Amino acid sequence: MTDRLPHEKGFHVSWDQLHRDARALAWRLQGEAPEDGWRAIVAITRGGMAPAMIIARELDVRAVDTISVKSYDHQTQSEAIILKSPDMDLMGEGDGVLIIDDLVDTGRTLELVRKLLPAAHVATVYAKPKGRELVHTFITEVSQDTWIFFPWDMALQYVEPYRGA
Ligand SMILES: O=P(O)(O)OC[C@H]1O[C@H](OP(=O)(O)OP(=O)(O)O)[C@H](O)[C@@H]1O
Ligand code: HPA
Ligand SMILES: [Mg+2]
Repeated sequence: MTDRLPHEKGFHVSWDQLHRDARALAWRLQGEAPEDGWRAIVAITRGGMAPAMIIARELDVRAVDTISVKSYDHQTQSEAIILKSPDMDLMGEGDGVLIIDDLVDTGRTLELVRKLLPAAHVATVYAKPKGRELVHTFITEVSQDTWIFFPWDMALQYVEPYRGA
């Protein structure tokens, strides 16, 4: 987390907005698909699963697998490790495979995933400048000092009125 702070701004994404943005990403990915279409999707858990489901539906991809990556911070050094790999017999080097995540921030997660599937096409819904180069296709860029709040991390709450509380 250390290199992810501080965040001066917040970008709040509702379920509606996430659905719209993931569909916009699917539309773009359809235009970039190989002749026979994308043959499989690998969602990066957990945040990649919601957009991956929406994209799989739009592009009619039935082979959907997951990769689980955990990041560790040891003082200034940090490393990411793969906790669970996709079916590598099916994925091969990643030709015709889409890797989907909700966002790229520092790029640490995608660096590792791209090593495993070097020929895959990488797509995220949101991107920050540090990690943008690791993504082939994304929809919305936010600044590095913005924290993106996803709908699965939020709940509706009562707020006091401005006057008369
Ligand atoms: O570009 P990076 O700096 O690596 O950060 C981006 C990753 O961080 C978040 O996942 P997180 O590891 O917090 O796990 P989660 O998806 O299970 O919430 C996000 O969903 C991306 O996968
Ligand atoms: O901006 C973010 N929002 C939610 N999760 C994240 N993981 C890395 N960066 C972010
Ligand atoms: Mg994630």
